Formats: sequence, structure tokens, C-alpha cells
Amino acid sequence: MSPSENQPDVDLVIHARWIIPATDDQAILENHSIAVRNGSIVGLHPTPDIARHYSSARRELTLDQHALIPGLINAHGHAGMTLMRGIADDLPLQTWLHDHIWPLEGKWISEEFVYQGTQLAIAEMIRGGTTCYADMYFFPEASARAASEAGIRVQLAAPVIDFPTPWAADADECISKTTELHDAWRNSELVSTAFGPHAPYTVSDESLRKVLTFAEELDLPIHMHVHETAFEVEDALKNTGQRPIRRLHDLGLLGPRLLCVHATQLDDDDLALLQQTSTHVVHCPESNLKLASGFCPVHQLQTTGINVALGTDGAASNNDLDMFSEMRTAALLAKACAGDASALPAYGALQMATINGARAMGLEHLTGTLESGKRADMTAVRLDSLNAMPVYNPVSQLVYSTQASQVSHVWVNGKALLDDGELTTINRRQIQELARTWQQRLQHSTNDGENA
Ligand SMILES: CSC[C@H]1O[C@@H](n2cnc3c(O)ncnc32)[C@H](O)[C@@H]1O
Ligand SMILES: [Zn+2]
Repeated sequence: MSPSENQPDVDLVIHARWIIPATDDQAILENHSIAVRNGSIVGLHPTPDIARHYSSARRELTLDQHALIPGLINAHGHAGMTLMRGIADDLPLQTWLHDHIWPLEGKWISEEFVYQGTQLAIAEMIRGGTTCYADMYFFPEASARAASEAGIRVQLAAPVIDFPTPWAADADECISKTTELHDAWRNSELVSTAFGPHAPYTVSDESLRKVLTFAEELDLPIHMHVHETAFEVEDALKNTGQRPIRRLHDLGLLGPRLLCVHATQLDDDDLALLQQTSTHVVHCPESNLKLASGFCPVHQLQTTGINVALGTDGAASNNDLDMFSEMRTAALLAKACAGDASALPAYGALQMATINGARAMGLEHLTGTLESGKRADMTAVRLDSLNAMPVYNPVSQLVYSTQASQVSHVWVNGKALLDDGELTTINRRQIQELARTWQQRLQHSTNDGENA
């Protein structure tokens, strides 16, 4: 291809050693090129043929040691919590939440805390190849601003919770703030909205019915922690006589608009209900391991035909937002849980971290695979680092031996957010300074013996 004096045909052409589209045919394309125009993928061709399709490109990039994959999709997290990374480790969920995280959130969270915590999270996610994430946290208006400024795709599940928080007095206020958020961002290219009822044990039947009514009217996803621990299920049985998934079913919430996060405790009835209703599951293996919450039966879910997406959960329970390590943990754990080394093979793990997340969030028309017509959300990964060589199978490398530091480029809507390892839309030093400042403030309060 040659640079043209006239209007270029396309904005960007990338020549890659490997392109892994993450499509159901499990393709691995060697020496292929991808063309991008107006933020969308317009062609995918063998490199020797590309000049026959386009005569000129505004930018042409050769990535001859790299795999180009769809941008990773982190289907569950709490970006604002990144400022609490490492503040309360080695505890089970209930103690962690009730005795540490909720008191800290009650004292510290604000618009500013969430905006700056989200900036830190976004910087880490872009650096690690993530182009899209689903988030559930207070002050989602601040998160929307941070994501939009950074140029990353986000689905904000605005929290719904019955008790008062620094963001809202009750569930009704949460719901009205969610509809306002949806209104404010409805025309955004990058920011979409969902309802985020926190968990079955913090949201009443009455509030869940209201969430469902509004979600159906606005056609929005519902994103919820469900069956995270055995305690949650036992306690629900004691208090309501029902397992939470059965209760959600009876309330009408199960269905393709619901993302059930965690799902570590599933009996045959739960599995049948999820399958019959095409409900999505979001698997967060590292958070489940760290909080000793339990094991999501990924292989069983997948063989039943249930869509399983992948998420890190928040940095206060993971403790990072690295989707490469999450893929690896998911693949290893699925094999151990199923007692079957063929459970969740490498290509399936990559799909779990890309297209399955897009499907769960209702964004599969935009992102999740590298195909013509989709937005150009792409991640390039160097495969010539010592830990990744030799390369018999690039997908094996991506899942079983890649480190996030191998990510060289990240594009969202065709715009480079990471260019040769450098963040282009976020000031790294400024974020590091803010993280230090928040650490001093929070450390002071935990040193007072209040929450640690
Ligand atoms: C309503 S905003 C989100 C709310 O959820 C809390 N949280 C973070 N991680 C988990 C988890 O694994 N299970 C349940 N709740 C979690 C977070 O601290 C916020 O309060
Ligand atoms: Zn969570």
C-alpha cells in the first residue's frame, strides 16, 4: 500500500503475524491484515492481498511479532473500589463486606473518590488489553465521565440497594438516579447503562419488581451478584424458604437481560432455571478464590448451553484487573472443578473474555470479535517475550503464558488508547499521585482502628 495524496481509503491498516477473531469457527489467521474506517472494521484479508482492497491508509502498522485479538471485556467489576486495593485481605465475603468495606465506603466514597478510583482502574485495564467493562458502583455519573474521557467502552450498572448509602437514600432514589443516568448518556458511543441490584440479600422483592419494570421499559440489562457463597443460599432458605435463583425466577427476573455474577452454588434446579431462561452467568474466579466463596461450575454451565462471561470483580477482592491472569485462572480452575483437562480449552477461555462478555451485556453487535461491521475494539499482544516463546499455538500462549505487560496497543472505536505501551488518554503520573493521596487518607482512618 502507498500513502495517497488524495483522501485515504481507510484510517488504519494493521498487518499482524496472527489475528485471532474469537469467532465460533475458532479461526487463527496467520499473516493477515485488518482495515479500519470511521472506527469500524471494514476488512480482514491475507496480508499479500490487502493492497488489492485498499490503495492507501492514514496509518499503517506492522505488528510482526504480535497477536491481534478483540479487546478484552471485563464483565464484572467495581472500578471505584480500586482505591481500596489491598486494604482488607484474607477474609471471607461477609466479614470483608460488613466489617471493612461497607464502613470504609460509608465514610469515604464521593463523586471525587469514584471518579479518581475509576481513572486508576481504567488506566490498569487499558494497560492490560481491556477495551470494555461492566461496572457496578456508587456515583456512576462520575464513572461515566471518567470512561468517556479515557475513551473506553463501559456498561454502568447503577446500584440498587435498599439501605442508605452516600449515593442514595433508598432503592427508589437509586432507580430514579439510574433512569437519569440513562437519559444523560443515551446517545453515547461508549457509555451504556444497566440496573445493578446489588444482591438478593440487600434488595427486597418490591424493589426488584420495580427494577424489572424499568429495565423492561428502557430495554436495559440487569446486573446482580447471585449465589456468591453457600452462606447466601442457606441464609435465604432460612429467611424466605427459597433459594435466591428460584426467588428471582418467581419475580420474573431470570432471562437474557440478567447477568448473574458469581453463581458458585448451583443445584440442578438452579441450573435448569438458568438454562431455560437464557440467563447469563459472569464468572469471577480470582475473587471467588480469594474470598473462598466457592467454585462456579463453568464446564457444566457451558455444556448446558449457558453463556458464561468473565470478570475480575473489584480490585479490593481480586486484587488486580488483569484479564489475562483471569483467563488463565478460569481455564485452570474449570479443569480442576470438572476433573477434566479438556474443560474450558484456550480458545473457549479467550471467547469467555471477549464475545461471551459482549453477549451478556447485549453489545455483541458492536464488539467482542474481530469481524467486518463491528467497532474496532482491538488489543495487540507481543508474543516474542521470553515467557511466551516458542509459539506453536498463539491462543495457547495468550491464555496460558501471557502477562498483561506484553500488551502493546489497544484501540477502542479505532482510536489508540495504548500506543506502543504508552497510555494516550490518561496521565499516568497524575493518577499515581492521586492513588498515593487516597492511600494516606484511608490508611489514616484504618490506623485509627476503625475498619482494619
Ligand atoms: C452497590 S455498589 C457495589 C457494592 O458491592 C460491593 N461488593 C464488591 N464486591 C462484592 C462482592 O464480591 N460481593 C458482594 N458485594 C460486593 C461493593 O463494596 C459495593 O458496596
Ligand atoms: Zn462484585
